[in-house]
Amino acid sequence: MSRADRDRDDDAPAGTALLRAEGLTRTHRGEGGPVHAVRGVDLHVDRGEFVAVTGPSGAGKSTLLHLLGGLQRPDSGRIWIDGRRVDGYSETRWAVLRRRRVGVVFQFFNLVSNLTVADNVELPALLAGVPPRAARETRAGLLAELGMDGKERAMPGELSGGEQQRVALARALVNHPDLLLADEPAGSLDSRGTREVLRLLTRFHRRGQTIVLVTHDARMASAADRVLSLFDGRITDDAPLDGDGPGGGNGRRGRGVSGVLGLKD
Ligand SMILES: Nc1ncnc2c1ncn2[C@@H]1O[C@H](COP(=O)(O)OP(=O)(O)OP(=O)(O)O)[C@@H](O)[C@H]1O
Repeated sequence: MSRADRDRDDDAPAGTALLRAEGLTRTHRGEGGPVHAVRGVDLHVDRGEFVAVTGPSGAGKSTLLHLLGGLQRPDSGRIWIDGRRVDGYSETRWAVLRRRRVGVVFQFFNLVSNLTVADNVELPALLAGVPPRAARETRAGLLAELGMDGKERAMPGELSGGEQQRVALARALVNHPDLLLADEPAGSLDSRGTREVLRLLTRFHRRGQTIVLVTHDARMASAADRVLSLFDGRITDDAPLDGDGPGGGNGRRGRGVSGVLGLKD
């Protein structure tokens, strides 16, 4: 039996979720003592779904996203991606998974400052063993789509924040990941940059990209199909949206984002 088959046999719950987690906990060792950032979170994200995770500062949103992307380890709990149990993966196996199947974007872009825009985007493809010509073609297509085709030779430091985030998005998508994890991707951008990131996420979602987005921003959350509210490390609400947001949601019946987030219309 191959290693992949063994992983699959590991009592994956029934259902079609692309991402599933059960009983996730994570306690940080803070200077003032332990911080229970994530306390027993269960979640599932179906293939093609766009799920926003929202909640006040310190609720545990980033920690949860880091657990789901293998950037931090849970103290307990289990994670499956496409039916495969991944929470016990080594650093190396998580790195391979992130390169091939799970794209990640952060608030502060994390581009390699001494590589050009083109090289930043191509790098994960080359590391994944994609032939150079195919990597170039995918990079060129993505950057053109993101309105960055004139900037391929630029260095990240020569770009605006919004442009850097578009490059980071292209890098995260270059290997056609099953799942895109985004942690406050517009958190350091102005309102125009925020609208642009939202427009791009919505566009990729409409084409079938599965997305988990951590955001404070009600407008960004309103593009999702479903909003998970996190408070003090626990999910306190899991609400489908009614499709009235700028992204249109998925047309399912549910509350408007204002109701979910407790905002006035
Ligand atoms: N590496 C760490 N060491 C110690 N404590 C941490 C660490 N990372 C996060 N925390 C604490 O864990 C709690 C949850 O943090 P987390 O960043 O996950 O929340 P968040 O909801 O994403 O917050 P924000 O919206 O402000 O980014 C907070 O109390 C935070 O101070």
